[in-house]
Amino acid sequence: MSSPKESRSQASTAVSVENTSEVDESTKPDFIYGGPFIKVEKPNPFIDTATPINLQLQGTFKKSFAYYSLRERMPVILTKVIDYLSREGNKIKTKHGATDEDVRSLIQYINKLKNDLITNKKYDPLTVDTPEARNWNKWIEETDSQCYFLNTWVFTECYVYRRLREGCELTNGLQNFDPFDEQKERSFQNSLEPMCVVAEKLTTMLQNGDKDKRKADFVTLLKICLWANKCDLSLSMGEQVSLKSDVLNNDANKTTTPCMGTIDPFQMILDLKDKVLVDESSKIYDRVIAKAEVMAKAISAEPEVQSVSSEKGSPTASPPVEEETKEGEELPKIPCPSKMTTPDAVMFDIVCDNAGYELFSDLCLAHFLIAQEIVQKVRFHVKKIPWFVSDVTPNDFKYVIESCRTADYKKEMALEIQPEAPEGEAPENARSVLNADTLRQLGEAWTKFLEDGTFVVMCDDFWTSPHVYKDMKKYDPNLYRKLQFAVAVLFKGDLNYRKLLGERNCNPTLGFEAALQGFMPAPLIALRTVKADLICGLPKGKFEQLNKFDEKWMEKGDYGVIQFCPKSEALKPSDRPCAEYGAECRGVVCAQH
Ligand SMILES: O=P(O)(O)OC[C@@]1(O)O[C@H](CO)[C@@H](O)[C@@H]1O
Repeated sequence: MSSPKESRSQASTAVSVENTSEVDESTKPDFIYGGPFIKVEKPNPFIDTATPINLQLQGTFKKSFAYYSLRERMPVILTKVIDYLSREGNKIKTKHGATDEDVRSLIQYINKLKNDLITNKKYDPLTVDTPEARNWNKWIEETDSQCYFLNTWVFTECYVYRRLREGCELTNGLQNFDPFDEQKERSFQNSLEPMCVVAEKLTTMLQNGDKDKRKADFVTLLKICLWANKCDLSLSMGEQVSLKSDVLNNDANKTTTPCMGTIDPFQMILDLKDKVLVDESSKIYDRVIAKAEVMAKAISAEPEVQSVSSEKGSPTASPPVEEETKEGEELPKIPCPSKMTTPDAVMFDIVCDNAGYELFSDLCLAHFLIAQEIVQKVRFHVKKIPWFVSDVTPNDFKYVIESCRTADYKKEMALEIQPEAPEGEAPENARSVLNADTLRQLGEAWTKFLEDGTFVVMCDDFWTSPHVYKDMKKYDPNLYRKLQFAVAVLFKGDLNYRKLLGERNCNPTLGFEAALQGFMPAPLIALRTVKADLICGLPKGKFEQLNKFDEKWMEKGDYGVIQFCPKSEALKPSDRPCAEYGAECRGVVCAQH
């Protein structure tokens, strides 16, 4: 991962916003009146501070990561897409059946987008005509500030990725083009080694063991998932991120390491122990187990209803039987999702972040929860469109599982000889081979889980909207309700964390529950390596201490948090029409039809 300092020098393409908006826009004459220019003094919107406490992150605060990101990082990300289109134009055209004109017009579109961003223009409305795009235009209209640097950082970033998508949508041949596919695939291939290491250990965790081991394994997997969040191509502006950290394999006190010279995510957990600033993993395990048991009991106490699958992502949802009912004939007993208060399965939800190694780690945790019979189903929430460079899309999901299923990797490793071992006496297995056999088996198992509905992939539009999570109920009450059926919802990564906290720079000691501002569809878990300048739940004094040590500590992903809010809103029958079937819903549980 490139450090912000390095990144700053890489960002040669970024034009200074100060040269454009800050100086020109705020001081240039607005109109000519009777001959000479009349200088209109506008207040300069830019302030030379970090984000003040309790305000939302935005590009107006010149000492904030938001300002730096919009000014330096985002233009580089867009430039790299243009480079990709220019460099691999022929390959891309062949893959998508696109024309030269498609590629040319997309490049032109991205160039304008980049230019508008760095000159702090007003957002253009989307021009594609879909309900989702119309919603975006409404949200743009409703925002207080419609300029790139003057709105919240999260709104502008989401808007840029949505516009990038529109650039593709407006072409004939590049509608399914993912500007980041190459980077994501390379990142997966570069992570085969740690995946093989984790795969081998995971198989030992899937077997039945005693309760303490099960808890320890759960906690370990949470931490594997946490540090996997370092592998984010947005922060690194598309540069490949290595899991190898300086602390790895450098410890003089170590005796035998199982994978010397290998990237070992389990060793990484030990090495980075002190970098986990809040660790509620033990509490998370206890509450997840307790809640899952209560839920399983409630499900088995429910009267038998016609079993339906959950294709559409609602708790039991599948379309009602479409047969004509003759007069007097009893309607089929199909539960109406809007009236149900118990799901048909004990479910755990993961709101995914990055593809590649991070998604692999999420799949490992999910597999563990299933194999240990803690839950019966895991729902993965992914992004419908390419997002923040490396976020998981449905295609990435398939790619990762298929690539695990067919992975090919082999590495011979020498085990380190313990210093205290008598000379010449190497341990028996001084060499061992790491290969992808177990990884392939996992890929097979996950393919089956997808086929039989144990794993469900969902991609609601809300995840690619600019809204923060306290507003989910208002903008997408159906998604909110779907989440309410989960035993717990795990939010991965930094962007999710920002949205959980409402993109607000709250006091770092504010508790996680208060920071959520009422967003409590289910017990919530946040796993995040710190890559943006906001945080909550820190012990008193810790924030100041870390700042003294390194004032850029929040921008590098070197620290992590594992936070938990056990509280959740009780699930009541909805007073809205059935979201899944509307007027078609004829289930006996549904009071409306
Ligand atoms: O969500 P992720 O992948 O953990 O991180 C996303 C991220 O890289 O992108 C944003 C900047 O674009 C930052 O908030 C954050 O650092």
